[in-house]
Amino acid sequence: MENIDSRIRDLVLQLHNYGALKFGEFKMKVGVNSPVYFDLRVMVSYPQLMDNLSQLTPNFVRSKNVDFNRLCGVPYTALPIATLMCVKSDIPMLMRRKEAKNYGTKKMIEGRFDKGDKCLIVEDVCTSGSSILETYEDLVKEGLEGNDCVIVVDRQQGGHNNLLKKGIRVHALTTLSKALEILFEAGRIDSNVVEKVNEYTRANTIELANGVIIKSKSTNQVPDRIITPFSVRSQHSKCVLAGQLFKMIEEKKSNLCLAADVTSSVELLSLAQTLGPYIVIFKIHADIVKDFSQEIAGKLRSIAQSQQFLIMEDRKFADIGETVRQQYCSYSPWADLVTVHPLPGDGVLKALKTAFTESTSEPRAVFIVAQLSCQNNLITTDYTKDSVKMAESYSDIVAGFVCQSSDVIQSVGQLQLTPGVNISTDNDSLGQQYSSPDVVMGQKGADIAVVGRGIIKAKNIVETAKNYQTILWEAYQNRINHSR
Ligand SMILES: O=c1ccn([C@@H]2O[C@H](COP(=O)(O)O)[C@@H](O)[C@H]2O)c(=O)[nH]1
Repeated sequence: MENIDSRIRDLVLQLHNYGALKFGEFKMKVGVNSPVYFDLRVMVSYPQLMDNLSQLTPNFVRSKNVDFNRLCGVPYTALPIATLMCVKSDIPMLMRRKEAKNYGTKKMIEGRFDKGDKCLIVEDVCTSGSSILETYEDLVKEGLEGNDCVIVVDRQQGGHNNLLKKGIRVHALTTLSKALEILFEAGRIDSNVVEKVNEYTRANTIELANGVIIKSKSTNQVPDRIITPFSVRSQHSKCVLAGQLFKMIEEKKSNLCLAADVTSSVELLSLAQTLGPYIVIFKIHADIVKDFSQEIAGKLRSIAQSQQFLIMEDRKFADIGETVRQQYCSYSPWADLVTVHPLPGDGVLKALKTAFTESTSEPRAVFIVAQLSCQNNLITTDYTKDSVKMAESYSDIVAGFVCQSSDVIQSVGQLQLTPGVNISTDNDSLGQQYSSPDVVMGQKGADIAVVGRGIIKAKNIVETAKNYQTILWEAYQNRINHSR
């Protein structure tokens, strides 16, 4: 897969080199002016590119375990791609006519096939999915199955969902957001272009109803944060530690925060040492560790440094400013991150900002508890909204929010930390409510998921932590690629 990934990366760079993928202001058939334009028709003039594509595509489709014995390109741009795939991979091709002949067989699908043959549809760019759907319908009329299609670029404007509703699985070599990420990392485009394109696709999602194009309104509500890659988001962080966290998540491919809720320092240090490679935040409640001391905090910091994670003291400060300032300075200065309830008002943020400067020269930050995961908690929608508003003047120390839904945080530069995560979604007997990693990353919009007992009570904590890391990362990747 790594080889396929790096070949897809090369393909995106080639498409950009040859002007098949352009950024600027373009008049579109559907929707308003677009800041991005795909013209994959130019590919036919670049033999090397065609050669790459026709080798890469069958390998990519095989890696997705797609079962097919015929190929059919959507006319016209995908025809030469399908033709080369047919020759290179020795899979028979079929040809779909744009209009039926008014003499002879009147067939829409040319070539040899039997009823029930499985035909892979090949397309260059998918926007609404309507051309793929037309091809699918013609294949089905002839008794073929056409439930899989491979596309070079998914513009993520609703085509994927429109096709899925008709039972067609879409396998995209790259999505627009993945292409943006590759080009951004290669220094070809800047973060403004990434944001402009994301904004455009978000606002111009297309829904098909009985083959007719209608605009979707609901997708306008998806915040930018949800679909913007971490590499771009880190550039928008006003808080140093938030920026570091974004980079760490990408480097470690981990969205996992371990809630190390144990009662002895031996267990605490052992968890940090053993699970350090799979996490980005090690979250503790120092007050439940019976023998916790500043010396243990020092040991924890050196493990954190060598294993590259941040330490969070989940203290949930909630007093008047002066008390919080003293609490932090005398007990928590070793923690990179602390949690705070916004209940006392902005004095608590002012106090922590002062305490950070008084106690250390290293970067420190807070996560504000804007929502809770437990049943019957008293937090209201207005409380959550007001917490976010209150934090605006403290964006240099607010790394993000502890919350449960994707609409709380608007700023791309801040992170959503979501607790209440467990593969087994049975709630505990004291009010904790769990959701699965997929739901937390996909629907709830978490950037980092907090897992405690799901890991620390497992028989094999290393395998379990690795498993959570993989599932969360995949769910995050899916969100980035398909949430529009
Ligand atoms: O709303 C909240 C805020 C914080 N937490 C903390 O997260 C962990 C969850 O542990 P599990 O064992 O995975 O239930 C724990 O430290 C809580 O204090 C939360 O659960 N909900």
